[in-house]
Amino acid sequence: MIEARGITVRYGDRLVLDRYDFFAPEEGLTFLSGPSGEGKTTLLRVLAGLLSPETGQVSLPGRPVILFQEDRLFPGLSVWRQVEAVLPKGRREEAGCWLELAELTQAAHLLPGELSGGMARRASLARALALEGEVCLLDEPFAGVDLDRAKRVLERIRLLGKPVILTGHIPELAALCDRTVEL
Ligand SMILES: Nc1ncnc2c1ncn2[C@@H]1O[C@H](COP(=O)(O)OP(=O)(O)OP(=O)(O)O)[C@@H](O)[C@H]1O
Repeated sequence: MIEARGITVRYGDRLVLDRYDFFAPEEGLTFLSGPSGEGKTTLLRVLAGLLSPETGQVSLPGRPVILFQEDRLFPGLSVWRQVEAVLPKGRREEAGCWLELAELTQAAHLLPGELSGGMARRASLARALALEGEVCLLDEPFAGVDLDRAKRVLERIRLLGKPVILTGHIPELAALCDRTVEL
């Protein structure tokens, strides 16, 4: 079980999570939805261990990886090298599989400045997945990605067989997930 119990997070005077409980099974796709500013990113950061809550505890079945809401691509590296850079030596060819998953094979040689918003998002996603965490925390993985492509990529992510928690605002993508948690 993926659990966050009694989580309180405050930024200055703004109480974002107030003894909030979150549970998700160790399998499948969990869609975390809710209005903008409700605390989805905050909750993912708490789950990833990047933000210490004022109260509460987190328990995960394994090592998390997080796809940040902003792309954070390495400047000056091609799409291929973005992914290759996070793979262990001797397994660098696997970059091709992650690019294929994200439908970026044709864009492998492009630099960050040459990518559309949706391509940059998918490059960031490919790199995060290549880190092979045991729990995938994906903050708006399909922002700027056309819906048909997003659906195909999401189905491939499902086949990885890992628990995935993703945020977003697109009902058609929520419908493809195993469950939705409304924040
Ligand atoms: N570092 C910060 N300092 C101050 N306030 C913050 C900080 N990070 C987030 N907030 C505030 O906390 C609230 C929740 O933000 P968060 O990014 O978690 O929401 P969200 O649900 O992910 O929103 P969105 O759907 O727009 O990405 C917002 O009101 C935001 O302004």
